[in-house]
Amino acid sequence: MTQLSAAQTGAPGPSSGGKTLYGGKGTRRITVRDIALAKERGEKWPMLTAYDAMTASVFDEAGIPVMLVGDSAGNCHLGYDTTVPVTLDEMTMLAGAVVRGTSRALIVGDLPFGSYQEGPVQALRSATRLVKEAGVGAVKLEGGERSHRQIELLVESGIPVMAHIGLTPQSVNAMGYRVQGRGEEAAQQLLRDAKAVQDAGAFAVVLELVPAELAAEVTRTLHIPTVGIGAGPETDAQVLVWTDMLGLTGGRVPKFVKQYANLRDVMTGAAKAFAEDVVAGSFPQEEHSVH
Ligand SMILES: Nc1nc(=O)c2c([nH]1)NC[C@@H]1CN(c3ccc(C(=O)N[C@@H](CCC(=O)O)C(=O)O)cc3)CN21
Ligand SMILES: CC(C)C(=O)C(=O)O
Ligand SMILES: [Mg+2]
Repeated sequence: MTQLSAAQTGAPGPSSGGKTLYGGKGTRRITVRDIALAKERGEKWPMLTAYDAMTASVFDEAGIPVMLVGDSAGNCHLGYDTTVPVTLDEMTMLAGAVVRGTSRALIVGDLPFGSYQEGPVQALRSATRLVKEAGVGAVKLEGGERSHRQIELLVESGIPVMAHIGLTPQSVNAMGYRVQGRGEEAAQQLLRDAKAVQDAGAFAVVLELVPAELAAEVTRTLHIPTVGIGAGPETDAQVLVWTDMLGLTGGRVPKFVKQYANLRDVMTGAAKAFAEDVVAGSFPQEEHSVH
């Protein structure tokens, strides 16, 4: 028999000592402190989005240490065109499902558009709902310098915050979906945004659609981990939208996506096979019947 790799057996890798975020043997839920220690060790880690309990339980069993209940649920789960229409009620319901479907991953809940832009007090009220009603371990919000006061109050209040700079999709109507940080001035702004969220107390920061060299510089400069999406190979962590990564998203996916499966083809084939069996009268068979 061929040797199973550590990833296949679920055993920790040789250098993990049971302490690494991915492949560690811990059974308790991962905390933001574990995330900070991973940066000290120079360890890279994966993050995936999740919007429902069953999918989240699969990723939890696969050892994904951090899951984001992203407002990408807007286009990937709820049928909107963008993340802009997503409400805090919707995010609270989806985040609760993901928390209930998992036992080990740190669950981060996205604050949707309009739930924190009014100011720090609104941000605290919204984040408190995600923590109390859904049970998330941390929240994420978009914006660097412009959101630093929100981040400060949440952190002061005991809610860990993941920041999100570069392309911030909730501002699609103002900025479009374009690469951010190109050119000297934009690069300096991105560095200022990164430092602002670190100084405000964020435990990690998402860098979305920024040049790889700039993301590498931010990663070297900050003491908190960077989580890249379309930000090159040098960030401390990588995040992808799960429906993109598994080939379920219909239509065009962003250039930074790697598809590790084609669930759309698998599901289409299965749905057609079921339909053909029913039409032909070959399902159900005796073994599927009760008497
Ligand atoms: N399915 C899905 N995947 C995501 O990664 C994602 C969402 N939805 N929704 C929320 C945001 C929006 N994101 C997006 C949306 C579009 C592009 C896009 O069109 N990118 C172009 C490059 C644009 C340029 O070069 O300036 C691309 O071809 O990748 C990128 C990220 C990332 N997030
Ligand atoms: C793409 C990630 C970072 C996100 O914010 C989301 O999924 O909503
Ligand atoms: Mg988001």
